[in-house]
Amino acid sequence: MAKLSVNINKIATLRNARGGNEPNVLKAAIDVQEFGADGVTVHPRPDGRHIRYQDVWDIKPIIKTEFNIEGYPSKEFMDLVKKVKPHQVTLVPDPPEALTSNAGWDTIKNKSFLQEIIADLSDAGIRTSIFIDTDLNNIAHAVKTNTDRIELYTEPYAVMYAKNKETAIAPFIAAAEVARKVGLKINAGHDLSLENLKYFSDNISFLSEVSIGHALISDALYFGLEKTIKLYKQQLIK
Ligand SMILES: CC(=O)[C@@H](O)[C@H](O)COP(=O)(O)O
Ligand SMILES: NCC(=O)COP(=O)(O)O
Repeated sequence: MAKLSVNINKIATLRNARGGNEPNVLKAAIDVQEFGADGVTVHPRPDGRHIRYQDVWDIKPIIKTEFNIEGYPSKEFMDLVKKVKPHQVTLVPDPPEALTSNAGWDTIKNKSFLQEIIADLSDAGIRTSIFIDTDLNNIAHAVKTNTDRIELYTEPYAVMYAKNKETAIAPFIAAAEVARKVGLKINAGHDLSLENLKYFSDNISFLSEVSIGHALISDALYFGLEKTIKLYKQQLIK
């Protein structure tokens, strides 16, 4: 069964709206683990609009499961993660002004850049994952970066799922098969939800982890955080 890492960016978005400490991001990180999440994901962005670098430092000591930090490997980001040493760093190609992650790496063009960054993270004892779309050439070349895992960028799946779920999942099945053949472990994330998660998980063999934030935190407004996490975990049971 794939692990569920809860992305708590949106808790920080709400906190930052008023400048105080409500809701408390640290308490959320403790609680999601208490409620059954297998990990905590954060994505500190350069403008600090949700998770800030200080949050990352604060969260690190309360992690009992797995800590996954996502981001573009700028100098600041690399300095942070090499000191914090999370279990996993997920590299995303987002430009600083990106509203949210909206594309995966071109692993052919960025091969030597990713090789250097990944070697640096591996030397620091950190597992690596790279955010990637379903282009089979990119997936086949991902292995040359020496990354441990890929994270399949699932927004296109989520968008197409509403129209035709078989069409939506087909490129992900093909991508996962190539990844498995070249020996890469598979994570997935972006816009996964209670509606589309089960079909994804049922159809993608060897899925190691999903990271989910926006939809999960939105659902928690209606169901509460504890029940919501249990509902998401249920979708992952095969
Ligand atoms: C890589 C990825 O898909 C996530 O980081 C996601 O984009 C969440 O980031 P935001 O919460 O900033 O939208
Ligand atoms: N890596 C994806 C992630 O952490 C959460 O993405 P989303 O569920 O907020 O779209």
